[in-house]
Amino acid sequence: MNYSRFLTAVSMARRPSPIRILTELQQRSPPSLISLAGGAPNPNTFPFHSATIQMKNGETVLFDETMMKRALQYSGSSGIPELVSWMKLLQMRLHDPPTAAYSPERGQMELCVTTGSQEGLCKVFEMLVSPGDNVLLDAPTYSGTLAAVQPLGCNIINVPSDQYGMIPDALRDILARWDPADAQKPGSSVPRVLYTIPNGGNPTGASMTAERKQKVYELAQNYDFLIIEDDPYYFLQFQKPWAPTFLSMDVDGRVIRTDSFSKILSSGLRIGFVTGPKPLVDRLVLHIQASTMHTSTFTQLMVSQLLQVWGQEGFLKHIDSVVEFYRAQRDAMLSSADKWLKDVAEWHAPAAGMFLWIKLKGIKDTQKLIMEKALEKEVLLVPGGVFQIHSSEACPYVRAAFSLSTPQQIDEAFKRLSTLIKEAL
Ligand SMILES: Cc1ncc(COP(=O)(O)O)c(CNc2cc3ccccc3n(O)c2=O)c1O
Repeated sequence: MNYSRFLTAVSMARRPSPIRILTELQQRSPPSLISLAGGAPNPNTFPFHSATIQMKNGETVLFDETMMKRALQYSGSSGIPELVSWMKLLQMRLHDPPTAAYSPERGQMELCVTTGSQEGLCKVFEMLVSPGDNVLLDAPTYSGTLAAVQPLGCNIINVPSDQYGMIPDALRDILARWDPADAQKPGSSVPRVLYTIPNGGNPTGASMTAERKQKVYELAQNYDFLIIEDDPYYFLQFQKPWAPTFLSMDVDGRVIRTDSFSKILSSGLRIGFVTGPKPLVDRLVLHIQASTMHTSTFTQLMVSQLLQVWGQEGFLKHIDSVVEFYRAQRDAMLSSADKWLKDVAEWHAPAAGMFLWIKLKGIKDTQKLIMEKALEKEVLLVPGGVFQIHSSEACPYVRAAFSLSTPQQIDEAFKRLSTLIKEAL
C-alpha cells in the first residue's frame, strides 16, 4: 500500500517531537542512565502517595508509592507498553489480523492508546481528510463522527444502509461514477476513505453481516480506499460467535479500527485504541505528541493492572456479564415498544449496542416533537435529525438508549411517548 497518498498535508508535515523521543529513550534505558534531559517534574513534589482501587469482585488494584510516582508522571505517546502489548495480544486473539505478520512498510498491525475512541476518530479523520475530499459513510451515523468530519470541509457521500448495515450494491453504484484506474492518480477525486460502525450502530442499532463486510472490502481493494471501522459496540454483540471484523479480513493493510473501553470498563476513564497499519498509526502518534502528549498514565495503569490480573479469559468473562445486562435492557425496551408503540411506530430489534432506532408513523420530523412536546411530557429521546449529514432535513426517527434507565422507567417513558405521538397525529 502507498500510504502517503492518503495523508493530508498537515499530517505529512508532522515530525517526531525531540522531547518525546528523549522521554521514550530514557524509559527504554537502564536505571544506571543519568538523564538531565527531560523537563519532567519531580514526582517527589506530588501530593499523592498511594491508592487502592476496590474492585466489585473483591480484588484490588494497588498503587503503591513507586507505582503512584509512575502513574503521576508523563509516559509514552503511543500508550504505556504493558497496555499496548496486552491489547495487541487481544486483537490477535479476536481478529487474527493478516497484517500482524507483515513488515512495517507493508502495513504491519500497530496499535496506540487514545483518550477514548473519540480522540482516535478525530485524529484519524484529521490525518486522512482534506477539504474537498469525497468521504464515504452510511448515515444516519454517530453525531460525534459528524462533528469530527464536517469541519474538515470534505464532501460526505451518504451510502444507503438498512438494519444489516451498509448496502454493498448501493456502494458499488456510487463508486461506478469513477474509474478505479484513476484512484492513484494525483488529484484524483476517487474517495480514499470509508467510515462505518459495523456493530450495534449508533443510532440505528444496525450490525453488518460478514458477507456485506467482505463485499465492501472487495470494493475498497478495487478503488483503493481505506476503511475506518469504528467499533465501540463490538463487545456488546448479543449473539456469538461475534461477527468477523474488517480487521480480520484486512489482507492489504487498509483497515483502521477504533476500539473503546467506554461501554465495557468505564466511559469516564477515556481509554480507546486505534489499530491499523504501522505507517498510519505512527503518524497518529505524532499528532498525539503535539496535542495531548499521551492518555492519562494513571488511568492507563489502573486499567492495565486490572487486565493483568484478569487476563484475556477474565476480561471476556466480564464482557459476558455486560452483554447479559444489555440484552435484558434491550428485551425490556422491545417489550415496552410492543406494548405502547406498535400502532404508532416501527423498529428493528438490535443485535448489538445500546440503541433502538424508532420510526414514528405519520410524523414527518421529530425535532419539534422531541425538543418541545416530549419535555412537557417529561420524556427525552434524541431526534433523528442530529445523526444526519444535513441535520436540518426532516427525519421521522428518534433514538432511544436502553443503557441507563430501568425497565420500569423505559416502560413509563414509552407510555408517555405513545401519548405524545397520538396527540401529535
Ligand atoms: C459510534 C461511536 N464511536 C465513538 C464513540 C466515542 O466513544 P469513546 O470511546 O467513549 O470516546 C461513540 C460514543 N457515543 C456516545 C457518547 C456519548 C457521551 C456522552 C453523552 C452521550 C453520548 N452518546 O449519546 C453517544 O452516542 C460512538 O457511539
